[in-house]
Amino acid sequence: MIEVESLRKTYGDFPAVVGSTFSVDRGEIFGVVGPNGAGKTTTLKMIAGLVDPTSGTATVAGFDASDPEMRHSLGFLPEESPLYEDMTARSYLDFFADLYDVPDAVATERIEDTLDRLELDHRDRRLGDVSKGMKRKVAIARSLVNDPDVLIYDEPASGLDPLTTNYVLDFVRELRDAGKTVIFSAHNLYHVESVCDRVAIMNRGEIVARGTVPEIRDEHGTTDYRVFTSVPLDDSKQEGDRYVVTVEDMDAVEEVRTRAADNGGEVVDIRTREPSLEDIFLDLATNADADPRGGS
Ligand SMILES: Nc1ncnc2c1ncn2[C@@H]1O[C@H](COP(=O)(O)OP(=O)(O)OP(=O)(O)O)[C@@H](O)[C@H]1O
Repeated sequence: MIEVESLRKTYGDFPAVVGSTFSVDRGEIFGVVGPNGAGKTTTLKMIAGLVDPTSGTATVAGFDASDPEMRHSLGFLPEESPLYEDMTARSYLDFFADLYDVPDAVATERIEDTLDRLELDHRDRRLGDVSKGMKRKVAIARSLVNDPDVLIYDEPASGLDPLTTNYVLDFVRELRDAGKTVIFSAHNLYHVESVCDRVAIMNRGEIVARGTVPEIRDEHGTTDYRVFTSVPLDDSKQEGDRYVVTVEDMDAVEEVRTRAADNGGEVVDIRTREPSLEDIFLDLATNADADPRGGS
C-alpha cells in the first residue's frame, strides 16, 4: 500500500534523510521511531507528497506521492495541527469535506460517525475554547473526512495526557481493524511496541533497524540474564532477601556462580529478560557509527 524506495532529502548540504527503503502492507500499522531530528517528519511528509524528495520514490495506493490523485487515498495528521479557532468542530470538518468534494449528505453522516467514535463532545463549541486532547481528536477526524485508505500520522499522541493517549492509540488500532493502512511516528517506544505491526527505527537520517518487534529483538537485541544469589557480590543489587546481578551471556552467569561460591553462597535463581524496543533503540543510538550526515 505504501512503497518507499531509496528516499533521500537534502536541505542544502545537510542530508535530513539518507536513503530510506521500506513498504507498508494494506491493513498494517507501521511505526517510525527515532530521536529528535532523526528524519521521521521529513520521511512522512515525503510520503504524503508535502516535501519533494531529493531522490528516490514514494508511492501510496499505487500513486506517486507527487500525483495530485493520491490525496484521495490519503489522510495526513501533522505533528502540529493548528485549527481555525473560531470554527466549531462540525463547521471545521464540513469545510474540509467540501475541499475534498465529499457530497454533503455523505459528509454529515461520516463526520457525525467519526466524532461519535472519537467520543468528541462539545461539537458546537469554538475550537479555540476546547482542550488540547479535543483539538487532536478534531485533527484526527479531519484526516478521515475523505475516507482515505492510508493514514499518515505524525506524533498522533504528542502532548496528550495518558488517558487521551490511550484513546488515540486504541482508535489507531480500530482504523487498522477497519482495513486502513496506518504509518505513524512517535518518540514513545512503548506506544509503538504496543500498537505497531512493524517498526522502522531511524537515527540521524537513516533506518537502523526494521521489522516486527520480535524480528528487531532477534537481530539487534541481547537477552539479559538476571542471576539471583544468596550472598551480596560487588556488582549485585538487593531484591528482598536475595541479590541480583544482570549479565548478557552464559559465561558471565557461570562467573557469577563462581563468585557466589567464593563468598560462601550460591546462585538461587536465573531469569531471562527480553530487551524492550527502548533498550534496543538506546543501544542502536548509542553505538551508531559516525553520523552519515557528518554532524550531530
Ligand atoms: N525545511 C528544513 N530546512 C532545513 N533543515 C530541515 C528542514 N526540515 C527539517 N530539517 C532538518 O532535518 C533533520 C530531520 O528533521 P525531521 O523534522 O524530519 O526530524 P524528526 O525525526 O521528525 O524530529 P522530531 O522528533 O524532533 O520531530 C533535522 O536536523 C532538521 O533540523
